[in-house]
Amino acid sequence: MQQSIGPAGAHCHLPVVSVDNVSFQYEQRNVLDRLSFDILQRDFVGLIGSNGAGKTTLLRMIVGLIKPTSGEIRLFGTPLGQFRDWERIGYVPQKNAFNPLFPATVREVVLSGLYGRKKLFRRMNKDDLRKCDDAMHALRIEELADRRIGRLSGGQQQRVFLARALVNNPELLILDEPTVGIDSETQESFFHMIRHMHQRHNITFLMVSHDIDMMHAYLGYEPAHTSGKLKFYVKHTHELDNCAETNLAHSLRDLRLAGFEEPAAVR
Ligand SMILES: Nc1ncnc2c1ncn2[C@@H]1O[C@H](COP(=O)(O)OP(=O)(O)OP(=O)(O)O)[C@@H](O)[C@H]1O
Repeated sequence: MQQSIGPAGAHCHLPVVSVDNVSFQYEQRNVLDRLSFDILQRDFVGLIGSNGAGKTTLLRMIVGLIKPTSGEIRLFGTPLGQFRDWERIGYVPQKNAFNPLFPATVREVVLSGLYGRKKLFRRMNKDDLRKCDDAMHALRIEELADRRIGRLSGGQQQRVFLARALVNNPELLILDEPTVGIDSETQESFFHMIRHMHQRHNITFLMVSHDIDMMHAYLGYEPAHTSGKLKFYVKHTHELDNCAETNLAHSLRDLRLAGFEEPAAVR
């Protein structure tokens, strides 16, 4: 968030998401009112708020699915209306947004994350298939690759959507209650994995979760920013004077949902 920017880190803590005085109304009813905040590179922003507070609405605006009633959103410094680099962003919507009758296999769903908005009809090449395999490996769903997504359990489906969001190696991951419907053991290894991704893979996160214990454990007890019923908790990966760290270039191949060894330094 903007508060964490400082002269020492200014060169590597550029805004990834800038929300500037944004309001949103459904049928003349205010859902968000003059909201302003920045998410900087390497921030992990956890968004907490009661049911109906506008969390999903905010995420949907940030990924361009709905337009603010007023105000401006910029992604990587570009106004949303002109932003085209959607492969830099992975988005996992709320689970119930998915139609269970969708007749696609797991592999097809993960691969569809590569199409982006600008290359819808591009042919898949070997590199694409390798990226897909890596993402399925990371989420431990390679055995499900040829199964119909509609026939999987809720938790398995959620892993598929995470793999789909990861397949482009995004710089920003936006997750809307990603662990709903996942058993507690998988939840734990999932959080373990995203912490690792935050600390070692240079990924910026914006995550909505009702798992307050997990949010507090990683992001602390004091929100960095509050607006209406929304509370933003923030953790930055490293100290501002330590921007030169280079040990971030793992490939997706190195990730694996459960049982991978996390370096002691980032525990
Ligand atoms: N398509 C819609 N038309 C009209 N009102 C809507 C629509 N979608 C959401 N709302 C309303 O906007 C408000 C914010 O909804 P939103 O889904 O953003 O909340 P949320 O904070 O994500 O809630 P939850 O924690 O329950 O997921 C709610 O009062 C909701 O009823």
